[in-house]
Amino acid sequence: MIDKVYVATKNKGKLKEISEILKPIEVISVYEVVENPVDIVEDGSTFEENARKKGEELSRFVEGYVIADDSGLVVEVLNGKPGIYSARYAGENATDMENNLKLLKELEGTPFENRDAKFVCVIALCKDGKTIETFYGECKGKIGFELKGENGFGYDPLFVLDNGRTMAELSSDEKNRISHRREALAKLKKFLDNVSKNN
Ligand SMILES: O=P(O)(O)OP(=O)(O)OP(=O)(O)OC[C@H]1O[C@@H](n2cnc3c(O)ncnc32)[C@H](O)[C@@H]1O
Ligand SMILES: [Mg+2]
Repeated sequence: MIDKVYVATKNKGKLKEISEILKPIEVISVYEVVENPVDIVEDGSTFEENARKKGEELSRFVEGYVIADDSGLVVEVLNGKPGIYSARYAGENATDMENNLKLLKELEGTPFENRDAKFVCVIALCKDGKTIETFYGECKGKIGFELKGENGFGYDPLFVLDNGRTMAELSSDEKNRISHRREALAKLKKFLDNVSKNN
């Protein structure tokens, strides 16, 4: 039975969600246990490449399994933008608020029926500098016209679900039942269960 995994992320929102979803597995950020790991340049051209890169590089610093999450928002009418650039849509070191405002600006004049979007998450499971497997999840919605809700992180206040509520208006339990991250991590859990059974 695998009872502990490290996560290769600096994002506190992700870390919290991953910990909640993977319970009872203990989830520890690599950045909590390694003082100065390498600075990872996310220069891949897909979510998968970037997830692998983060996981592989950081898994050389700890013993055991490391998971990395590369995720983002894909907006149809913007040809998939911000996509892999979601964290830095409004520029290097942009805040969530700056990214949200940039998105609203890019969509100015676009009616609700053309504001289809999805959150995407790719989780890479890595060990000793290598990727063992990757897992995909997505969650569909639309981009609203104003920020609503205080929960979650990133683009959650603009991401409108079928029931009319934004992702940021959901409790963390509710988000963790339907999110892109949940879908990818559910696949990871299944995989880990099988690894345990076969050992
Ligand atoms: O690379 P790490 O250190 O994990 O942290 P990061 O925040 O840079 O993470 P990414 O490179 O994967 O960029 C993901 C961005 O996509 C957005 N995002 C991802 N998941 C989200 C979610 O569940 N809700 C809202 N926005 C999300 C958010 O803006 C993130 O900063
Ligand atoms: Mg990043």
